Amino acid sequence: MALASGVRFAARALLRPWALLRGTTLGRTEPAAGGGGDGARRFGSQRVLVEPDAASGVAVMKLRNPPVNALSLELLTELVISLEKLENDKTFRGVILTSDCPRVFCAGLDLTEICGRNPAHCAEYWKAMQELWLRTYLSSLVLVAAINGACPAGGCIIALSCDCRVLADNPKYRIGLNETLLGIIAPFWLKDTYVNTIGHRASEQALQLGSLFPPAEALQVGLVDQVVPEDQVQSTALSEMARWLAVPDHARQLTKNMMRKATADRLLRQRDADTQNFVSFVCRDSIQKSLQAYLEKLRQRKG
Ligand SMILES: CC/C=C\C/C=C\CCCC/C=C/C(=O)SCCNC(=O)CCNC(=O)[C@H](O)C(C)(C)COP(=O)(O)OP(=O)(O)OC[C@H]1O[C@@H](n2cnc3c(N)ncnc32)[C@H](O)[C@@H]1OP(=O)(O)O
Repeated sequence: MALASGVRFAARALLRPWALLRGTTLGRTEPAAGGGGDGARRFGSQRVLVEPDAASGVAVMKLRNPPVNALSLELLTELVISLEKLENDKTFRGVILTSDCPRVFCAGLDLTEICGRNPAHCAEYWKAMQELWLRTYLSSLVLVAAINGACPAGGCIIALSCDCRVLADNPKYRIGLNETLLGIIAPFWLKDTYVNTIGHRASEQALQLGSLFPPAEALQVGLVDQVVPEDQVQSTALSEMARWLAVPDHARQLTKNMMRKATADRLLRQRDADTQNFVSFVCRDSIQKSLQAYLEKLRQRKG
């Protein structure tokens, strides 16, 4: 009951983002720990913590949906709203995206959103996923992913839609698109993003095998731009950000758009068909069974 009303609330907010601003902490600012002036005030929502630094024009956005930052409908909605809020505030030129959950950047799709759910819910969920990708992939802001944990599937989608990726050097923090191992298929726009990042042959191999790359291999294949000791992820992300912000915004933004628009337009042209494909695919009995089995395996793995 509570979950259903939460979902309805999030869905309403996706259509009318400002609806979420009422009655939640989103849009409310509070002093950051140890902070004083305006530049050190933070805002956010239940699942996304934003630490803005007005002086540098950079905000740190932390995913906070424990235990593993699975992309629930609520998290997707709150991410879109937080990003939109920063984009509309001309003070900000860059965002560092990171995790507030230990050892996991983002576990990808929240499988409970597509297991045992009706087609209408799966459609609503998938539209929210498309929206987040479109928003991040085409964002006018510089987005740097500070990947401080495991980054499979949907987590990798978020990282790939950023302009630059810094990964913590921990063999447990693997990154990649492992969909095939769950018996599901990456949609074409995700495949395109992979190809745009690591090239056709490497994508062909990695997608079919469902490869999750440990840091050194992720660096070698070009999936991430830097691998650094865990305690240097944040500072390296800030240095990367400075490098990107040294370029005049208009020139960088137009160039980004030139590089990415065709890929995004492909989804924009067939958004409804992509949603229908997704729904009819995940609602098949056989796919539901394999997703259930995968979730069960994850649950049993514990302890
Ligand atoms: C025609 C084609 C049309 C359409 C195509 C169809 C589909 C499109 C696919 C779209 C692309 C995206 C796909 C995805 O993102 S699928 C999700 C893939 N994710 C994973 O495989 C990651 C699974 N999780 C893990 O490997 C580990 O949890 C992780 C992240 C390494 C962390 O490990 P650890 O810290 O040890 O934590 P636990 O494993 O113990 O997990 C804690 C707790 O969280 C639950 N959980 C984990 N991941 C998910 C998840 N993705 N969704 C929901 N729940 C998750 C886990 O079960 C535990 O729960 P518990 O109740 O036991 O506490």
